[in-house]
Amino acid sequence: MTPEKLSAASFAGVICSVAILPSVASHFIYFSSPGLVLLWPRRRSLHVCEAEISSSIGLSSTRTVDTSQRRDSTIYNLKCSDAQVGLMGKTLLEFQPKIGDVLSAHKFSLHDVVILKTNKVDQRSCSLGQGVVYSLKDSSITVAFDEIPEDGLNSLMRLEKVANEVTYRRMKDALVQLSKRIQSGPAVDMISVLFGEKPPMFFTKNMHFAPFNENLDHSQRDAVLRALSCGSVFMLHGPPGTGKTTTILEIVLQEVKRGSKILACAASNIAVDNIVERLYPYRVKLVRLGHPARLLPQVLESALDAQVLRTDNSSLANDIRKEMKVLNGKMFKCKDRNTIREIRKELKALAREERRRQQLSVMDVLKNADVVLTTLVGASSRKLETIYFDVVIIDEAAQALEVECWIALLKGSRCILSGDHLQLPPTIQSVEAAKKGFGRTLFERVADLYGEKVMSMLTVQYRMHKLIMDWSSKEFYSGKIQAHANVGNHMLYDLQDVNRTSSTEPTLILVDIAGYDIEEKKDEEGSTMNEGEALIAISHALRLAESGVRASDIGIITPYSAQVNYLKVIRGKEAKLKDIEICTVDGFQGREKEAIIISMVRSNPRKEVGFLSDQRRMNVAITRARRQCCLVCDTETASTDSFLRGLVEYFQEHGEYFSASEYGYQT
Ligand SMILES: Nc1ncnc2c1ncn2[C@@H]1O[C@H](COP(=O)(O)OP(=O)(O)OP(=O)(O)O)[C@@H](O)[C@H]1O
Repeated sequence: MTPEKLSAASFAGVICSVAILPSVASHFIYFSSPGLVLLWPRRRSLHVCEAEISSSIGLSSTRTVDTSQRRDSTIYNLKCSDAQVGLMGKTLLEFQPKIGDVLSAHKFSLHDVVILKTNKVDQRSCSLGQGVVYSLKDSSITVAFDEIPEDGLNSLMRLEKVANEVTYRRMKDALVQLSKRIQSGPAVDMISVLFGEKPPMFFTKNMHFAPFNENLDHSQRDAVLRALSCGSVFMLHGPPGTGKTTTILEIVLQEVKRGSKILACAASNIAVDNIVERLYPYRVKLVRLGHPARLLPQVLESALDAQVLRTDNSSLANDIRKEMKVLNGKMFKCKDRNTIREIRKELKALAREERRRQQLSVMDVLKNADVVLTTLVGASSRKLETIYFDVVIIDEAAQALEVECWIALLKGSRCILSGDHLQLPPTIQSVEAAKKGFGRTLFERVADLYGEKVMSMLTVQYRMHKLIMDWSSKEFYSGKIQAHANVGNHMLYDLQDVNRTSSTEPTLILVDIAGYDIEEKKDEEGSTMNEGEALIAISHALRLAESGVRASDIGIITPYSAQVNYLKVIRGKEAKLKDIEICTVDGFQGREKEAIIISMVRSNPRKEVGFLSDQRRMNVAITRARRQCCLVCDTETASTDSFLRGLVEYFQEHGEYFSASEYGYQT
């Protein structure tokens, strides 16, 4: 069964019958179809399941220190080193290790949900509080709590990372709703179109618009026009560097102008914040939903919590809280039972009123806003339960799971999906799940279903030199992309303080390691790496830095995480390269650098290329570069794959060819 053949009800039915396997490593969701296992995207580390949270809480008191630490999900022996109130009333507690300067090895990351407990493991220690990781340094971790933990802060503590059950429940709820709302709800038409049961409609009569952004190119204007005229679905296809967000902003502004209420979402917080930041100067009434600890500091002003604090109802609620505090004090001192009973009654009424005022102020802000912005998962917030939207916009839709998208889609009557299905989708680890079609995103599925009937492609790019762009344009976008005049011929040595040298002059460089004694190997965890290639990549970065390129303008990317680790180790020895970024290709999607060095890693006598042959990964890798792209690879191994052979030939034809000997290697 492939997703295209599913109706809305059966799609929801299949996915809703998920069962959770508590025993499997985090991030697994097990579909009821035998053997079908789907792993939610790891790189956003968002998704974990119900059973995990209950088991992690339940098990934590009996687990031994060793087991826990081995799982890297607990940091022990912490002392509270600082407490601040900020982030709209949240308490920020900083924890440092009691012994030493560095936190013990852990796998905590920003925005994880954590529980604070006393350090002792043998007792059935209860939670002192639950919070969200707000900042993370080698020597400290800061957690945002809704309320300041009442006691225990003076003793030694531990932090436990817990599975965030909310994400999983919210996805499941959305699918239950999807199966029920086939006959009703604002999205009823849109659902039928997205499942191929009704044709998509466009209303093109007398459509025109006066752009807020006069610089929009012809493809962006055309896309805005089609978005404004869509009856239920429009897809904005944005190849690398073509200004998807610029176009989305114009669509939002035009929709607001004609009175629409908009829900704008993306899978990641950072993508949502990017829209908030760029929309802010236009003074539209917008509100950003989400835990303040997960938002960029520059968008906090737009956060729901911040706006709620500014409402009249909120200050009334605040007054009530003060009154309650006074009454509580009275009650504790009072000895007379009748008076205590009276005070309790009064407190209850005040608490009810305080809640009502709070809810009113939240509703005031949300109802007043023209644009509500949140992550896809955040769109299931209770606060939005009774609010519907004219348009739901999903940015980065080709990087979101279909299940996530439905959380937001069910809230609106029209939808605009923006993305590029020819770059990397979210990671689906299970081969079997991918084979059964669950690896496909909604964006890809609808693109296949309707193609250009519902989709416009942006065709002018504002990032790359045209030699970098041309390969991607021909391979993936039918040669339709043009480079804007400002970037089409820009060179690395045009940058301020950069000298014109043999390293900065070429736009494309191929460093061929074939024929040298440089081979891939496996690290302890079985990931592939190539030490020789790493040394060449670092040497090239050094040459660029010596020619005046700022280290922060250089990125080294590679498909393999073991190679990332090794590159970071050898970069450590070069002070000049402190600020270069080293990352997997997948992790660098959406980013750019003036100079990109790609270490392909694979070099073996068997001529295996592994997942290098995933064309979309190479599309992402090459198109991260603005002015120079340097490909370090074994051309003999790569050329066994016809797609990669084409890439190598393109670089040979249009770029500089260096052999490894030019980086100090002997045959
Ligand atoms: N019409 C335009 N004229 C000039 N510059 C533009 C135009 N459209 C986009 N840009 C520039 O191109 C760059 C990328 O645009 P934007 O940030 O909107 O794209 P994105 O969707 O976030 O990125 P990508 O297209 O790589 O996914 C920005 O620097 C933006 O200012």
